[in-house]
Amino acid sequence: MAREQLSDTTFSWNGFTDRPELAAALAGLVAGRLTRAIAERGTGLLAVSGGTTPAKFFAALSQIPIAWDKITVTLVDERFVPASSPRSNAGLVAANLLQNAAAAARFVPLYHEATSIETAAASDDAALQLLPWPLDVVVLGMGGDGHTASFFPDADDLATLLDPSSPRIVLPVHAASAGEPRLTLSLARIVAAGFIALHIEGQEKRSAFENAMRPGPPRPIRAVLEAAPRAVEVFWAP
Ligand SMILES: O=C(O)[C@H](O)[C@@H](O)[C@H](O)[C@H](O)COP(=O)(O)O
Repeated sequence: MAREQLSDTTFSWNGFTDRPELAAALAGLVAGRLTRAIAERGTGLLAVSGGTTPAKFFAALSQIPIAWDKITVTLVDERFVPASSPRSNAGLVAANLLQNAAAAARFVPLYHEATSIETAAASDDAALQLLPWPLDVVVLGMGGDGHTASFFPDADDLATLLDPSSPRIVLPVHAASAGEPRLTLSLARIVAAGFIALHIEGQEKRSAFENAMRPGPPRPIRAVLEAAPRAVEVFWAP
């Protein structure tokens, strides 16, 4: 696939003619990476994003017969809502990814009842220490404002969220544009993944991505690509 460089940020651009083709290709690559992880270390750790983009990819991945009983799935980020909420990323993953063959995977959510998002993030941080880090695969999405994970440009403490040396696993996010308070994996944990995919669809997202890569005010997605020790694989379809 085409490897492109805009400014000092390197990424690999994987363009597809349609969304089902992208879903099948990305699912095959992720399944292959997870299978390799199991062969190398007996387990695999996958973090996925929510939103409206990934459903077809999740459905395709759920049907691939790998050793899902050796895979742990968690979230890149989560809205501070219970799994029963239509806004829940855990609910999206349960309904679309943890089905078929992938139903055998272990799922570790980020949301649980807590008195505050800060308390929830702190207890997540302790609980997720036990996962088999680093991530083998992370699949990111991106908003039209250039946010990824819950690194929103208007987040209260964006510098902390984007700190590549943060010791945190999970951080709380307050951002007016985010809707609810959020829980997000730290940039440090995301960029340590063995395979980093960015899944975007539609011309608007492509333009937003290209604009974010150009010199100018840094957008969160660009901060992630610049912090990544390896080229991020961008998957796009019209
Ligand atoms: O909780 C979330 O919303 C996601 O994790 C977020 O980072 C998402 O990837 C982007 O907002 C794109 O969302 P869409 O796929 O809905 O455009």
